[in-house]
Amino acid sequence: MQSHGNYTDIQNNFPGLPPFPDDVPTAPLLRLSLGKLLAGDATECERLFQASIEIGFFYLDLQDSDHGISLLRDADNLFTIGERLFELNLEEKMRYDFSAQNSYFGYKRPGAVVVDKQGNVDRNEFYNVSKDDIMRITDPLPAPEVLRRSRDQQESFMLGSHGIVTLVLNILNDKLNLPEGTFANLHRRQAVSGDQIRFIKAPPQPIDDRRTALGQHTDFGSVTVLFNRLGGLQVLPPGADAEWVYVRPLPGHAVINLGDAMVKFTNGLLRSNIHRVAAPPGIQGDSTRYSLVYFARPEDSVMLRRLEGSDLIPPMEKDQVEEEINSKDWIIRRALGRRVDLGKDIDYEKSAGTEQTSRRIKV
Ligand SMILES: O=C(O)CCC(=O)C(=O)O
Ligand SMILES: [Fe+2]
Repeated sequence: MQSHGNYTDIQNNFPGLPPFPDDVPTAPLLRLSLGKLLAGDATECERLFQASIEIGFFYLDLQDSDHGISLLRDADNLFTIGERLFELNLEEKMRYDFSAQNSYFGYKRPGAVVVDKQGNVDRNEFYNVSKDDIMRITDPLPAPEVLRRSRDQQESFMLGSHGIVTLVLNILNDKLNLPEGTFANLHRRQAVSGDQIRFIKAPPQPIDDRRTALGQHTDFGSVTVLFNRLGGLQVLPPGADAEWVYVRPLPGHAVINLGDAMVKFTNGLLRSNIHRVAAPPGIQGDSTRYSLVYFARPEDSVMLRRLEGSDLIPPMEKDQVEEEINSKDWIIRRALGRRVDLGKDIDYEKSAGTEQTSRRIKV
């Protein structure tokens, strides 16, 4: 099929980047409209709820509201800042690796994380910037000049993203018949949490040795707002014989997905999908992949357990015992448990999240 230059291509590809191929399997994610969700459109809210139960991933069209358009502009700015950030030499970037101090903020070099049980390591670098640092809730961490200079842009992106997160949480809160504000009160913007921006860079891989750049995982927190331009993100649909499929990046859209906390709060009703980043498909594989994420997580002291107050959240099984763990400890265990550079033995399973629930395979 000759599809170059047609209307769909203009809509579906990013100017200046090689197109996403038409011949790879993709996830049929719902495209929701931010404008409709903000207006409280009942059908759109129901679609959000269904997507959160079935897949835990959806596209959010940001082009039909002022909030969305300004977030797209902020994301564009941060893509440029991300490129500048990773141009710094490795020695300088390593000054901002705070993992030895038990912090998941700051820089992670390529190859610092085990991506599978066999001990293969990742092929991307990233930099996590704390929301509390940028919002002046906690003391600033040391940061390179390119980040110190752009705090206002980061703050604007964080405010816009946090607004999306709160909207998603409020819709789910309502659909679950939870007392008003239950989720929002566990994610107050001014409270100390693991909320962060993540800048990511993955260089092109050798053509004869393309591997997973970021290992399979479920996100640790509540709601993730993700901006992709090149393909590579893949999700594993539910079920025993499921196969990995790509998430096609769409201009003007964010990809929204739910994390472990939402699974724990709802005892598995909402889904946190397993995903990973492979080399970008087709001719995109020769380009450097940048991506940008906002992770929202429950406030540090929030216990990750089933919430009371909803008639829709399934009860615990008779002998099911919930682990006592708060949001902060959960994130540290998950974020640092697979680091090869912390001088500790890696127990791959111990730093797992809700992957098993996510598979939806009855044993
Ligand atoms: O870069 C991406 O598309 C996804 C990144 C991701 O899943 C993560 O950082 O948790
Ligand atoms: Fe992720």
